[in-house]
Amino acid sequence: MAPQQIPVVVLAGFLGSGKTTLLNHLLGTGDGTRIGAIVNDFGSIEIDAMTVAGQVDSMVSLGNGCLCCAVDTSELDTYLERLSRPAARIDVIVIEASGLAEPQELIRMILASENDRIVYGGLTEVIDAAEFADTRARHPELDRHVAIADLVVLNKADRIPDAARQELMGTLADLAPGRPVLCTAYGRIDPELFFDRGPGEGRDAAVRQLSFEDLLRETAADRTGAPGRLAHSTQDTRTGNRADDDTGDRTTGRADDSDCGSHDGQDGHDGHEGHDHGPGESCTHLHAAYRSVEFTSHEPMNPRRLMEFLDSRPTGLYRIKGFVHFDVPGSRQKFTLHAVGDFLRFYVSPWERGAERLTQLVLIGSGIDAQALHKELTNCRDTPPRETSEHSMWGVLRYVADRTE
Ligand SMILES: Nc1nc2c(ncn2[C@@H]2O[C@H](COP(=O)(O)OP(=O)(O)OP(=O)(O)O)[C@@H](O)[C@H]2O)c(=O)[nH]1
Repeated sequence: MAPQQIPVVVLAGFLGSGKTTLLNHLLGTGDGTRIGAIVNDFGSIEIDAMTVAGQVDSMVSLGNGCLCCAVDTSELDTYLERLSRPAARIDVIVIEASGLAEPQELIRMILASENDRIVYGGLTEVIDAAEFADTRARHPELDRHVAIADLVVLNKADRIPDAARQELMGTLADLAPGRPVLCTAYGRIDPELFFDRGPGEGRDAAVRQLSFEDLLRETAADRTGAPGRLAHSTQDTRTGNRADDDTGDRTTGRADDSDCGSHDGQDGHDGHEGHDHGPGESCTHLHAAYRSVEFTSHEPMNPRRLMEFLDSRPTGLYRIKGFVHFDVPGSRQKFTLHAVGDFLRFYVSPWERGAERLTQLVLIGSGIDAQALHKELTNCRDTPPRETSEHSMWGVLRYVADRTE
């Protein structure tokens, strides 16, 4: 009997629509299904990968730029190969696309894979109920993404009134005729809709606990011959600085200037495979107009200054995500920050044991002045003499999510 093929499901959706939230929900409720995840962050600081890493059976991370524009598709194949090894006993592989990826390119890459242990398992498109109308007006191509989806998830239903929800369900049903459209909050869909449950019971517990670190080590060793970080090490084409060489106690940043991910020819590659534009032609991908700014600070952030920055962020700055470190009594926990359009939240949790307390943020937007944003964030550091008053946190605490979120 031929071995069962492992479905590879693509999880797509615009910036901040709730893909990582949905993936974490699946990971938490998969009930014995062993999930392998491939997470593709747009920025070189891999916030999504870090958010998922603690929960997943097996994960690989493809940072910095959209996978849909990968120059070398064999890289995806390498990861699919790794996750589909019989020894890994993965039941389903989920690829979380970056919020600016072109899903049809990912589907094409999966279908083109020569790995006969995997099979394309469908596209799930996540929609941000609160932002869809505006986003669609700016990016009509989103209609195309919905049209090719096998499952449409209308997420953040809690953020809009019933009537608007009904209207949106109708719009989505028109865009994806005959395809299921699910309305949900916080990605809480039934995992059965996403994949068949794995055998679960009777599994060797040791096998189920294949750790993220094991995979990281193994893959990094494959690449470099030495243990290390799995994620792409990226070159800033303007400065020649490596994006992952931030070892000192300083603030670093990187503004991705390329108009179309990493395939603009500056990195030594001539265009890329299988795209709808050749070298020299303009990129029609969703992310063509977007830039990302990465900010890391080993010094704590000043809460008042950071809130001033966040409250006056430019409209083109659509997405901010990452972790913030404040050195203020009572607020020394990890503050996970999410901004999506006008929405802004901090989620407070303890730092992982042994984790360095630092601030790492990725900012994504169109028409933004990356260098100016980076400079403004640099000015938000709490440089000595530090402001240690608890009152300084009031502005931040207004945006702390309650426990139900
Ligand atoms: N109110 C509300 N917030 C949600 C819901 N789902 C996700 N969020 C919040 O939306 C923000 C973005 O969620 P993510 O899951 O990180 O979104 P994403 O699609 O992975 O984001 P990118 O990878 O940057 O494109 C976070 O603050 C989530 O907590 C929901 O159903 N309702």
